[in-house]
Amino acid sequence: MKLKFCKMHGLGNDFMVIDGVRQTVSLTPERIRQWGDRHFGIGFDQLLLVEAPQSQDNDFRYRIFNNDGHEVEQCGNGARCFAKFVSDQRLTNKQAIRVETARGVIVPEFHGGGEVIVDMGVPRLKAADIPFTAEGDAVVHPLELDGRTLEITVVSMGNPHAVQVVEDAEAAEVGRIGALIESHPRFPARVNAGFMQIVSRSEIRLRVFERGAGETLACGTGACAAVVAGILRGLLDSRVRVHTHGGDLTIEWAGEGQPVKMTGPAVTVFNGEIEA
Ligand SMILES: N[C@H](CCC[C@H](N)C(=O)O)C(=O)O
Repeated sequence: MKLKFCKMHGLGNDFMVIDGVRQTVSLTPERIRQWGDRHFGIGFDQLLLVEAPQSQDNDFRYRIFNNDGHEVEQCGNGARCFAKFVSDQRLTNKQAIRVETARGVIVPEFHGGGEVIVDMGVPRLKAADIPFTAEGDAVVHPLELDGRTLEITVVSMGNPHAVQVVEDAEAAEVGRIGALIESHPRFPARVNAGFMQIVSRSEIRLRVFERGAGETLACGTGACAAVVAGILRGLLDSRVRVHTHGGDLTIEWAGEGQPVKMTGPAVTVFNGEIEA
């Protein structure tokens, strides 16, 4: 059977997007890993599945799978591509849509053109909600790793993030240290590791070693988590330009209990089909 898909990216963080509303698709971790392989398959950081909502209050359900085959709770760059996809595919004629994820509803707004604005929901900051094993809920936690003590801020955007401030993002050992943080025993569900350089109170450089995918060119939830962490640490104002290897995002957060707003591009590369 032929399965239609769309290859998309948000700042080089790339996706296989599947319409699971008008198609029936069975996904296994093995099949996701096979399709995600950049030599033997289609190649992507994550697979995004569009489904009908579980509640009639919402427009869609959004499921996300890392290229290691594991299903995860949230993907920010993917949310912008999701919004563009359902509009381009005429699955909706709304500009703002309510999208169910594993950890709550997000609201992407797509007005045509390149930019998509997404209400990414309220970040969770308690260690237990990340989940992260810690004494209490400090803004900065010590993390013993690689013979030294890192200072991390933990944030959940639905998915878990550990953010540290570095002098120079380009010089950071993202591959080696990121992998050690990702699988650190104090993160029972593993974690995305952010390396944030403060350029000014309204500008950062960010690299992210993603859980289940390694370093990507950009990470939308990682950008949200980094700005939240920087604001909590008193280093950033409420609207921040985030420079990633794949390009720039604008992230806004008015403080605890408030949602994070992300603005950035979504690009369709090609439509394809594959034997499934
Ligand atoms: N690797 C992430 C999922 C994808 C997030 C990222 N691609 C984004 O844009 O937010 C995780 O395991 O939580």
